[in-house]
Amino acid sequence: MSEPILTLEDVNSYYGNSHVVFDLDIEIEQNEVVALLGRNGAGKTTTLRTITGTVPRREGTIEFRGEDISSSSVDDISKKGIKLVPEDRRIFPTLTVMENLQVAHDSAVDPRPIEDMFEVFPKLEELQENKGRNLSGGEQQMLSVSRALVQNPDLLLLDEPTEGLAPVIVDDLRDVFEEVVSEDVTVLITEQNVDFALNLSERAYIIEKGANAWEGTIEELEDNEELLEEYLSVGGESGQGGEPASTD
Ligand SMILES: Nc1ncnc2c1ncn2[C@@H]1O[C@H](COP(=O)(O)OP(=O)(O)OP(=O)(O)O)[C@@H](O)[C@H]1O
Repeated sequence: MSEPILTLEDVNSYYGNSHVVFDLDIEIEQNEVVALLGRNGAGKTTTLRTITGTVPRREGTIEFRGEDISSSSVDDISKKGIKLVPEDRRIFPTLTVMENLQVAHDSAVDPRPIEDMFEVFPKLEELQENKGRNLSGGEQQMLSVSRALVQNPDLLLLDEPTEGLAPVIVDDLRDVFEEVVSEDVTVLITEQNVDFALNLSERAYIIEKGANAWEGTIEELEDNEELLEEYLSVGGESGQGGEPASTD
């Protein structure tokens, strides 16, 4: 077993007086791909924001590579190699694809060559002169992920990467992500699209009302219909790649 890269122990976080994350424990090993699952409002996004320091944890400990980062600034945590790809895909709409990548590249401590991103996302090479605002949702997502990857993170936090994307695009993204996770990077991914998350991950945590509800391997989760129904609203028959609801 390798060393844990990230450990959350008894972590609590709040928005003002509103207590959202309760005594949360998470442990992720180097190069693991772990899913963080739970219903809408369970606290997945808040957990990722707590790890990056944007929502300060009030009690408990967060360690990254054995170092206590519980009180570190957002900037320091980012410099240590934790990158979040937020749900709302923060890209610069008026900059081209290349410029978007360049900005991310130039602000990193130890970036990868931009050309490496074009190997993972050949579509982005074709689109490199296009402005961010003219990209489709899926293309914006690829750009958002490659902006994080070009910074050479040790830990990549992906917040609902398939949110709002058409099923065909989700398929493309799945192929690309399989390549991404085979790179030398550790990933924590939240998803409403449980199939997508299960496909990529080795292990999962389920949270409910901001607290640990279950943890185990993907095989254990897939075999546990009750769990899927109870916490993830996935019935045995549903959510398994059926026809999309009318999108056109
Ligand atoms: N900025 C905020 N201020 C106050 N409360 C918030 C804020 N953002 C989220 N919350 C509340 O915190 C709880 C957890 O929300 P969070 O977004 O972390 O859940 P989630 O599991 O990521 O859900 P979703 O899948 O809908 O994104 C919810 O009750 C939500 O209403």
